[in-house]
Amino acid sequence: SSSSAAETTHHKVLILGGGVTGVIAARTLHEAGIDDFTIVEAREELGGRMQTASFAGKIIEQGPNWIQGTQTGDGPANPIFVLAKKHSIKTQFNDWFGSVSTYDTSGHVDFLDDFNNSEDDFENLTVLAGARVNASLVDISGRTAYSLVGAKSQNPHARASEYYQFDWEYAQTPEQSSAIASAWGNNFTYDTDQGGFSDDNQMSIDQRGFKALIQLEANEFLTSNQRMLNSTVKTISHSSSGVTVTLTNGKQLTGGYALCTFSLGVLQNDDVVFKPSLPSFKQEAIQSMVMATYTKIFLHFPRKFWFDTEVLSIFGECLLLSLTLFFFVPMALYADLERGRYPVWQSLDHVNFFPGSGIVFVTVTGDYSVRVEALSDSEVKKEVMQVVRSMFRNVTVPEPLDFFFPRWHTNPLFRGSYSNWPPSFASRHLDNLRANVGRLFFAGEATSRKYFGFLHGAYFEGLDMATTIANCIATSNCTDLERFTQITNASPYENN
Ligand SMILES: Cc1cc2nc3c(=O)[nH]c(=O)nc-3n(C[C@H](O)[C@H](O)[C@H](O)COP(=O)(O)OP(=O)(O)OC[C@H]3O[C@@H](n4cnc5c(N)ncnc54)[C@H](O)[C@@H]3O)c2cc1C
Repeated sequence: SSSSAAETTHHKVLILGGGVTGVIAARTLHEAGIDDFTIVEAREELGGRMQTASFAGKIIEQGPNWIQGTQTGDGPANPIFVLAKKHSIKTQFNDWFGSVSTYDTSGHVDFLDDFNNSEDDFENLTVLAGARVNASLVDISGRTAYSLVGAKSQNPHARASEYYQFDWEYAQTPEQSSAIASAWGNNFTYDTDQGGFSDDNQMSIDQRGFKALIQLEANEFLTSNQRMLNSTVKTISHSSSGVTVTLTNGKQLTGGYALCTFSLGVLQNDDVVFKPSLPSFKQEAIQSMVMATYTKIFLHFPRKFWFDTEVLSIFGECLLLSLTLFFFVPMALYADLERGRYPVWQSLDHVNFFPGSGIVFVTVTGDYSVRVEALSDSEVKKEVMQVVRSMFRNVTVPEPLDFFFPRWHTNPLFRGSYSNWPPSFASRHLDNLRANVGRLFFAGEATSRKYFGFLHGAYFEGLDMATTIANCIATSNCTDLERFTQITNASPYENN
């Protein structure tokens, strides 16, 4: 690389964004013998959406928290699981489906029958979706698929249970989501018969933060002049011979190639300006996928009064049973009359996580996340506390000592949490989302056909796209990745 008076620095490859995709792309180039690259990252640290906060004396996760799917026997391993083991990230098994306490507006109510039915309903949805793919039938929404398998979720208990199965993962409703891609999202990660890793989830409770796994990995190979932190990209000029990037501080960088790993939300919202503007096939792909939002709302109470403690008092005499429940019930599901209103609760004040911490968090998603982000903290806190008091109506619920939630949707470096695949997003749109435009390449969780939305999707895309770029450099010959200039299936009126 060289520096001129005009402050232009040249590299073989510019990696735009220092999240999991960017770091793994950098490692891949390094392993291919290409070290003339730099990561350009707006934030003060690497990790991207892997972000912590200090809350109630603990390091908590604002973004990703779970390794979703680990490994079964010596079958395929989730690469995030592999990194977590390599860097001794402290994780705990988190049982999402075997141990849930259920509540509604009248307090603790057992609706585990609905909960268990909703697991079967989702399973049936994935089977229907798989059969449709095999028969080359058009995609349908998750809602249509649910209806076709006879799952109508006609009351708050059933709707909350469905939410836990569906929205809590995809961060959007069944109406807003592709049935086929939702089935893929589940199967390729969790179902070993479909090449998935395993059906369990490991939750990071590492007090260095979950992000330590990617930051420690970066420290193994990345030199200080291969990372530019606190550097926000404003424009990306691209051509068939190279890429020029301008930062908000006026500095210019040129690259023989560039890999843009900014989130789908960033690409959708013109936070970065492309010159010339991206071709229409690319713009259609970017605007056809959805950047969904997943919001964890944290509360810190002076003492614990919830879930397992409540169960303890019910079973006060039966010590063995109560100890078992104490150990295994970190999750709660609340069924409001309004679907998606403060539904999924998790206690971190649990023997497996942060015992004695007084921390609990509730998750909202999709349109509800957008709604709460527009409210003030105190307005949201008031609503949440109203729900807590209706869940625990026999308990004197204290005011929380602390309250916090991140605003991913309005954050200009992310504009949401992770991507979701709507029913109108065709498989060829995904090819177009991945396609390069001249010397400018794209990668991120959203470009992963199998693992969109996941950390391991980001990992595999960083690996794959950097391998493609390394091959371009090695052979001095780069063929365009597959793209479809038009994606068709509409029939003119007069043909019907
Ligand atoms: C709330 C939440 C919960 C999640 N839960 C899980 C989970 O439990 N398990 C799981 O597997 N996945 C989860 N995910 C998804 C996971 O976090 C993502 O799939 C993954 O982190 C995406 O990595 P990436 O490198 O593709 O993108 P990013 O991490 O977004 O990296 C892109 C980088 O680009 C930078 N950037 C953006 N704009 C600019 C600019 N103009 N100039 C310079 N830099 C810029 C950003 O700061 C960022 O560092 C969750 C995400 C969120 C937000």
